[in-house]
Amino acid sequence: MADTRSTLLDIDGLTIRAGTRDGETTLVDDVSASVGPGEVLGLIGESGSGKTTTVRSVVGLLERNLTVAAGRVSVLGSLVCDPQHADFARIRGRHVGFVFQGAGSSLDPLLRVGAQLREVVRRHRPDVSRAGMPAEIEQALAGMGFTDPGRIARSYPHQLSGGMRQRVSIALAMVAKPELLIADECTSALDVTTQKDVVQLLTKLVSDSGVGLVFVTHDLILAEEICTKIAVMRRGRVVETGATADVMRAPAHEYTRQLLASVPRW
Ligand SMILES: Nc1ncnc2c1ncn2[C@@H]1O[C@H](COP(=O)(O)OP(=O)(O)OP(=O)(O)O)[C@@H](O)[C@H]1O
Repeated sequence: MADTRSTLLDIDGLTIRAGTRDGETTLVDDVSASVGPGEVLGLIGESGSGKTTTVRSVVGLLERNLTVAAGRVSVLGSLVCDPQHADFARIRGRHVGFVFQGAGSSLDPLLRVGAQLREVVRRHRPDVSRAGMPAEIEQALAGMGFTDPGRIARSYPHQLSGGMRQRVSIALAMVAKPELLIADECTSALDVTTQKDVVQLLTKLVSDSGVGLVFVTHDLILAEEICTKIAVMRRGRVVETGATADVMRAPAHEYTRQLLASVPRW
């Protein structure tokens, strides 16, 4: 178990099972991982390895047929979540931001970007006055690399490109000033150049704000760029974990070696 005083997220022996027509199956098997302030944990693995199921349990978004069979997830030390009975409404949004794959395309199409940001600030930031709202929104958009935040705030989602929408969805998560951000394949739907831009912005965000980040990806190159440590998942289990540079340089597990070998430059 990690030191809770400096740990934003502590996943300890998490096991998640699914009830299916064919019986019970284990999707996440005894997974442990932790994230501290300014750390970026990469959850890496091929499709179906259990990455999404793991992070969705942190914010109480498991599907109905899934149950936490063992283990524990705690967020911010004192806010301990028993994933079965946690007060997720208290932590989701305010303390833990969540950006998922294609989040940019699930923005409210009928609301201008500024109105969507205002709604989040109203719900989660009692410290922001009415008068301070416009500056807060501009700051959130500028933080995601928009040089013309006023225009973006006045735009409807369909007036923006896919990459811009994805950056807006990260701004929506970050404007609540969460201590922890979970980004689940948040760049997968973007072209390679835009992916790099978003990863650079996330890297800056982490170093400027000290937020902890869980970066879920199957892309080792992106992971190497942004993650301070990585946990490699296969068939629901963490097969290898360590500082990114160490794992990349000297992978201990055969599966990690195979993943690295499948990347052209390796
Ligand atoms: N509600 C569910 N009921 C049954 N099986 C599920 C359910 N949700 C996910 N699974 C299965 O659990 C396994 C892990 O899925 P998960 O989405 O967590 O993997 P992943 O590593 O995030 O993959 P991807 O990158 O494709 O999203 C997969 O085999 C998936 O089919």
